[in-house]
Amino acid sequence: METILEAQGVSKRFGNGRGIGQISLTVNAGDIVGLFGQNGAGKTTMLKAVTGLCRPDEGTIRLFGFDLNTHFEQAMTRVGCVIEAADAYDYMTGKQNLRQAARYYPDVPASRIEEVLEMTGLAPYQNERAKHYSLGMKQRLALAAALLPEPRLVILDEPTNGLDIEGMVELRGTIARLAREEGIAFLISSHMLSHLEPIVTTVGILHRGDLIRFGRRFELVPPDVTLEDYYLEAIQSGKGEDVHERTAG
Ligand SMILES: Nc1ncnc2c1ncn2[C@@H]1O[C@H](COP(=O)(O)OP(=O)(O)OP(=O)(O)O)[C@@H](O)[C@H]1O
Repeated sequence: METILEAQGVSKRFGNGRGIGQISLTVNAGDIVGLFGQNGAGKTTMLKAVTGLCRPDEGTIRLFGFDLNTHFEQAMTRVGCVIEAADAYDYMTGKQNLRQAARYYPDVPASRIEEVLEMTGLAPYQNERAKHYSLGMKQRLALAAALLPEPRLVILDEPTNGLDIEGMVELRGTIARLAREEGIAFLISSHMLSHLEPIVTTVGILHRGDLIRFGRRFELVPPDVTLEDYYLEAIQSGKGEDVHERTAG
């Protein structure tokens, strides 16, 4: 299995003492990693660290074997991300938004814009202005933009926020298909377990800045236990020994 992302002992403490501590995790091709935790657990901080949007105080992050700190461009070439806002220019059509987004990358051919519109199911709506898009369509447009550079890893921060049931089901379906058919790895944060439960292959639980559980779902979660019960048990037993066992292993 190709290793795409490796984080080792990543810590970031803000002036107020909050942040994340000693986080280690690995993402392989085709994984759909759900990073779960309550508000303020440190999910966004971790995602920002792995995309270079915030610089950790300690630890190393390798993407495709390249150290993010010393080889940023090589590390990020095959990474697409949507962090904090699924923003679109309202007055532009979906397709125009993607043309605009494509300008941030060195060489995205026009045919790739057509491809990502198809991949995200937006092709029929490509000539409508984004102001007429539902929130679910805007989320898909953001995902489409993240797919432009043909990423092998896509990082999404709370992509299901504000989606209705149909929007969520569609987005999940798109993510699962891209992981299965294209081998794209996904690292996705959510404070709502149920939103991603049907598709995650790997589970990470962040609690007060510590990654208290991380591993392949079928190894961590017994088949008769829901992710929600697993999460609650993990939170109740606190960080305890697991962090040390996991980072040592
Ligand atoms: N720039 C900053 N300065 C100070 N504290 C910060 C900063 N960014 C985040 N924090 C704090 O670090 C902790 C982790 O925040 P983070 O945004 O990573 O959490 P989260 O799990 O993404 O939460 P949410 O689900 O609310 O987005 C929080 O306590 C937050 O208040």
